[in-house]
Amino acid sequence: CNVEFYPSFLDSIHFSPVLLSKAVMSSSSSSALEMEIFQYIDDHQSDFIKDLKEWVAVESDSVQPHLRKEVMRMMVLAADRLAALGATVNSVNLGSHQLPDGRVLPLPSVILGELGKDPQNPTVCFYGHVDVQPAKKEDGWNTDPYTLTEIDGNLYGRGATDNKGPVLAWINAVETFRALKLAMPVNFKFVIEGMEEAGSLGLEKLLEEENQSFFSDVDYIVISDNLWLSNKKPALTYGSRGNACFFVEVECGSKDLHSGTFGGIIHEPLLDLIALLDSLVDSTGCIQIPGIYDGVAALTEEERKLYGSIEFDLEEHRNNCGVKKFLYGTKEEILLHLWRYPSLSIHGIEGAFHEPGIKTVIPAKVIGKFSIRQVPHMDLSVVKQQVAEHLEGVFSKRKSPNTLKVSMPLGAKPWLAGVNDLLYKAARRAIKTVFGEDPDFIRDGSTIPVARMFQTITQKSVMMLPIGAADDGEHSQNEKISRYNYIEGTKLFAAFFLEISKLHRNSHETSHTETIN
Ligand SMILES: NCC(=O)N[C@@H](Cc1c[nH]cn1)C(=O)O
Ligand SMILES: [Zn+2]
Ligand SMILES: [Zn+2]
Repeated sequence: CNVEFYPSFLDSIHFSPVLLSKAVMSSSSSSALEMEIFQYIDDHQSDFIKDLKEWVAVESDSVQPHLRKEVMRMMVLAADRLAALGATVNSVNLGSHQLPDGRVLPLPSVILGELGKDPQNPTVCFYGHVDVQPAKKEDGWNTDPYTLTEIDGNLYGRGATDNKGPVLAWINAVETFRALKLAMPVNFKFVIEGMEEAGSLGLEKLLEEENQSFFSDVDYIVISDNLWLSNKKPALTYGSRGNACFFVEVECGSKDLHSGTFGGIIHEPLLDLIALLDSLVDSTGCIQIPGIYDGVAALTEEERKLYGSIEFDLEEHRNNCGVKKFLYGTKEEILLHLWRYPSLSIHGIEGAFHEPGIKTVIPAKVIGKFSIRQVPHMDLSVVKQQVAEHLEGVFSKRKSPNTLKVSMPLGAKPWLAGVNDLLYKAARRAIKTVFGEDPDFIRDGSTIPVARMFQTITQKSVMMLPIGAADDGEHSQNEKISRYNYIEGTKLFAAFFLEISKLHRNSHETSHTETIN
């Protein structure tokens, strides 16, 4: 599996760093208007942190069914916050969904918000989510995950960076224009959901239904739901991986068994499952499912060079990760394997005894859970077929009488954008204004399912504008956003509104003049 040396040709990325640096005249000094806005944001830090504390306190975990009511409560808080901003808020009911065990749960509403309708202004749609990954103090948190706690300039709490902090930073930025009684430079639209961490269920259908109405006058879409590549250097993101999630279930009968009474005479489901899971990836990280790399877009020499020029500190990344060694030794290899090659991770086994202590049981039914991050141009239905055939092949060699079931409960496609348009130009300028340096142009290894949905359904320009740092610990213990990133991120969004407004108006004036001439 030598994925590094694909012969030639082209990923569909329209990226020219030379062109970009020539085209974009960065404005590193702030205008009087920006100074006024930034001063307001600095002066209101405590209010903004208080709001984040209130949001983090809601255990809006979309993964665990018993917490669904907390997700619902969170959606109400978010809708109220947008209404207080002056936005028109429509909470769209998405109905319900069925869990693998047959239970039916209500889906949280998706908030569609609108603020401003000035025909001179561009319309920017912001997407964010207010659900979170599970978290318990006993998982190894130093503080209560649902009590936002500031230590040494870092704000710790579940959702602080993924994604409540960035959603509030965008709202704070809009609020700043309102509080200072400034004309809004853009019209705002908001899409806020509560099921992102569970695969954005129901969202695609809603986007399709709203494409000719809510999205018809949207010019640009911004997502802020990922991290910089470094702890200090800002970034702009033009691609993310998709994800194909799998369940592999092995069952021997209807009840768990005593391992002394029955051990040694039956085919144990967990042994079958471990053999199946062990067949998926080798010790070098190479996925063993036949054909899985066939769909992966070939790496070009041009793209390889691009990776060489990105600033990336391997040691810093290793420290953030907290491991002794990576699978690969160079910056280029690490970035390639994070961004543009698939990876397979095993997440857990349902049904296996996992509490402290010993329970001498043979579980009757176990479900292995793994996922394969998707890259262009992998096809989800082909991947599903390849995985099923591979697992069935391995299982049949074991001659086990147990039953095997393979399913793919979730599939999200990868996203890749062109970066030579106004959205990226405006963000780059805003970053230069607030942080005093040009951003890294990066891709992201994680998945924001809506990115590709937005691109395919609305055909609008989509950008990810992260404000969290690489060491924020998304999905991990002690997730945080620094006070600095939260507050400077708020300024970044405000500066971005001004830049996109300017660039959009200029481009429309130019095209209008061209038409007249
Ligand atoms: N911040 C984005 C994020 O964490 N997304 C999740 C979404 C997902 C993917 N597969 C299932 N859920 C991620 O794990 O990338
Ligand atoms: Zn997220
Ligand atoms: Zn997440």
